[in-house]
Amino acid sequence: MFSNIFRLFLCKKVKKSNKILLEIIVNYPRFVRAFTIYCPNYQPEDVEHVYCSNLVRGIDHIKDPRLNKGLAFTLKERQALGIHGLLASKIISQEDQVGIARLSIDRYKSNLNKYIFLTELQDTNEKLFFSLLADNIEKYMPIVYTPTVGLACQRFGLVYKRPRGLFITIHDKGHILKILNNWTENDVRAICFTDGERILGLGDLGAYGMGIPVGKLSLYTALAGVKPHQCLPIMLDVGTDNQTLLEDPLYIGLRQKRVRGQQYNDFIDEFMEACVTRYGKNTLLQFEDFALPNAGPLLAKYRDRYCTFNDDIQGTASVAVAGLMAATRVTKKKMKENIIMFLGAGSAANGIADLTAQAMVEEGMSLKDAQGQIYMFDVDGLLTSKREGGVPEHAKNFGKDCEPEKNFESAVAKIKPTCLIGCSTVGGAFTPNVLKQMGQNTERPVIFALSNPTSKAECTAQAAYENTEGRCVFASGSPFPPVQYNGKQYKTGQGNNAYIFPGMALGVIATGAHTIPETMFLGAARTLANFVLESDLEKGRIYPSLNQLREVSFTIAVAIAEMSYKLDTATIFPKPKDLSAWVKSHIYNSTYSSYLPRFYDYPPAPDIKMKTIEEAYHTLKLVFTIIRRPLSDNRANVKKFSLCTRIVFSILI
Ligand SMILES: NC(=O)C1=CN([C@@H]2O[C@H](COP(=O)(O)OP(=O)(O)OC[C@H]3O[C@@H](n4cnc5c(N)ncnc54)[C@H](O)[C@@H]3O)[C@@H](O)[C@H]2O)C=CC1
Ligand SMILES: CC(=O)C(=O)O
Ligand SMILES: [Mg+2]
Repeated sequence: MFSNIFRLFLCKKVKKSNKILLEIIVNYPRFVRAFTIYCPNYQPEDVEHVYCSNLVRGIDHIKDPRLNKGLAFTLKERQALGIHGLLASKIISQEDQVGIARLSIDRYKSNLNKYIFLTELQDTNEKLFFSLLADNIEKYMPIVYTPTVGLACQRFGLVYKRPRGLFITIHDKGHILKILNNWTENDVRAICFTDGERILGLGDLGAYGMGIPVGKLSLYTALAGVKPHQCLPIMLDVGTDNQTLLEDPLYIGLRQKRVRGQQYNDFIDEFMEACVTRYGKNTLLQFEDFALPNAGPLLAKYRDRYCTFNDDIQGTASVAVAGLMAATRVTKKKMKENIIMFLGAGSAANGIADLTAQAMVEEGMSLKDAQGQIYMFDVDGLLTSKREGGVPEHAKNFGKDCEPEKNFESAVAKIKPTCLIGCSTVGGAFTPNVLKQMGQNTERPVIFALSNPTSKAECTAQAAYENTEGRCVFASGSPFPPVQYNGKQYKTGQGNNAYIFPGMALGVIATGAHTIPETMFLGAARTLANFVLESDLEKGRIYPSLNQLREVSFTIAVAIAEMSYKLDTATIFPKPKDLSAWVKSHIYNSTYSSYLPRFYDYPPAPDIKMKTIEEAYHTLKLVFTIIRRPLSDNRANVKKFSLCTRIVFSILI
C-alpha cells in the first residue's frame, strides 16, 4: 500500500497516477475516503473516469446508471468503450435528452406513473435524472416528493422494482454492521432512515415507507448537490401495526407486529453505532418519519453523540420559523407580539414551538413568557393541566392551566391566536368557521396548513383566502396552485422542510461536523427568511420560489459551514480560507463527463510541490500511523488525522 501511494506522490503524469489511484480505490477504501474529503474536486468525475476507462467496458458501461449516458455517447466514446453498435446511431446531447424526458413524463396522466418513470430514469441514467430534476424543481418536486411520494409509499408493493438502499430488519439484530458492509459504496456521508411508523400524515406504512428516505435523498442531490453516491437510504423494518398491510399480498416488509421496548431501542443503538463504525463518526444520520413516542426520545438520546438530526422535529421547525419571520414583514408584528396556536401537539408542533420560543427570546422575551403565548390542541383537546390525563410529557412546556376545551372552533374563538399552525394529519380541520374566526382575531392572520400530503392539509390555499377576505398569510406543507381571489392572484409558499435539510446536509458534510447543535436550525431559518423578497411578499409568498431552492440550499450550506466552525463541531482543519468555495467544491456535477481516454482532454498535470523525498516519506508515515487506527474514535484523533491528511494533500496538489 505504502509504495503505491508513494508512487502516486512521485508520479508526474496524471494518467499514470490515476492508474495507481485506481489500485488504491479498489484496495484501500479508507484512503479513498480521506482523499475525497480533501480533494472533493477530484471526484466523482475523475475517480469515475479512472474506474470506467480501466475497469468498466462494453455493455456494462451502459448498464451502470452512474456511467450511462444513453444516446449521448459520442462516436469516439462508443468505439473506445466497446459499445459501438449497442446503441442506435443517433447522438443526442444531454440537453436534448432532458427535453425528451420531459415530453415522456408529460405524456402520463397519472402522477404515480410519472413517479414510476422518474424512478426508472434514476435507476438507468443517474445524471439525466438529476439534471432533469434540478432544472425543473417546481414541476417535478411534487412527483418525487410530497404529495406523490405519499401515494407511491401506499402502493410501494407495485412501485418496487429494483432495490435502492438497504432494508435492515429486526431479525438482523447483532449483524447490522455486516449488512452495512454489503453496501459496496465506501464513501457514504449521509444516511436517511425511517422505521415507517409515521409516513407523512398517512400513518404506519411499515416497509412501504422506504419511498420517503429515497425521495429525501433525491432532494439532497437535486437541491443541494450532495453527491448521490454519498447518500444511503435505509428502511429499518421492525414490523408494522397496519393490519391492511399485514394482509396485503404485495407487502414487501416483515409480516409481523411492530417490535417495541428494549428490543427496539437496542436495535436502533446497534444501527447508529454500526453506521459510524462503517462510515466514520461524522456520517450524517437523518431520522425521518418516526412516530411520536420514538422521535423525541431518540433525538434526545443521540443528538450529542452523533452527527444526527430529526427532520420532522428540527427541519420542520426551521422552515416554519423562517415563515413566521418573513410573515412579520407583512403583519408588522414582531414574533413576540403573536399568540400562536397549533392543531396537533406531536413531533412537528413541538419542534416548531420550541424554536419559535427561542426566536421570541432573541427578541427580548423570557422563555417562560414566550412559551405562555404558544397554545396546543391535540386529538384530546386543548393542552391544559385540567383536562383528563393532563398535559402529555412531550408537550409539557406548552400546557396551560385554563379550563379544558374539546371543540377546536371554540378554542380558536376563546384564545384568539394571530398565527394558526396545522400539524395534525387531519385534512380539512381548519373549517370555514375556524378560518373566519382567524380573520376576526387579527388584520393579517398567519395560517399554516403543514400536514402532508395534500389530502391531509388542514385547509386548502383557496379556502384560507376566501374565508379571510384575502387577508391571510398562508403556507402549506404540500404545494397548492395559485389562488384567484377578488381579481388578485396569490402564489402561496410551500412550508416544507425541503427548504432546510438539503442545505443543512451539504454544510455539515463539507465541514465534517460531528454533531448538529440546535442553534444551526435557527441560523438556517434566518438565512431562509432573508431570501424572501418584497416581490414574494406582494404575491402572498413567505418563502422564495421553489426554483430558487438550489441557491437557497447553497446559501444555507455556507451559513451552516460557518456555524460549524464557530460552534466547534467541524472536523476539517485548518478551516478553509474561502468557505463558500470549499462548500461549492463538494457539489455534484450532473453534466455528463467525457469517457474518452484522458489524452483527448486531459487537464494539465499537477505540479507536485514536494520539497524533499524524505519530507514526503515522513509525512506519509505519520499519516498512515493514524489511518491504521479506527478513523474517528475520538475528536482529537479526527482533528489530528484531518490535519495530517491535509498536509499530505497540500504537498500532492
Ligand atoms: N410541512 C412539513 O415540512 C412537515 C409536515 N409534517 C406533517 O405534519 C403532520 C404531523 O406530523 P408529526 O407531528 O410528526 O406527527 P405526530 O404523530 O407526532 O403528531 C400528530 C399530532 O396530531 C394530533 N392529532 C391527531 N388527530 C387529531 C385531531 N383529530 N385533532 C387534533 N389533533 C389531532 C395528535 O394528537 C398529535 O399530537 C404530518 O401530516 C406530517 O406530514 C411533518 C413534518 C414536516
Ligand atoms: C415533509 C415531511 O418531512 C413530512 O411530512 O413528514
Ligand atoms: Mg418527514
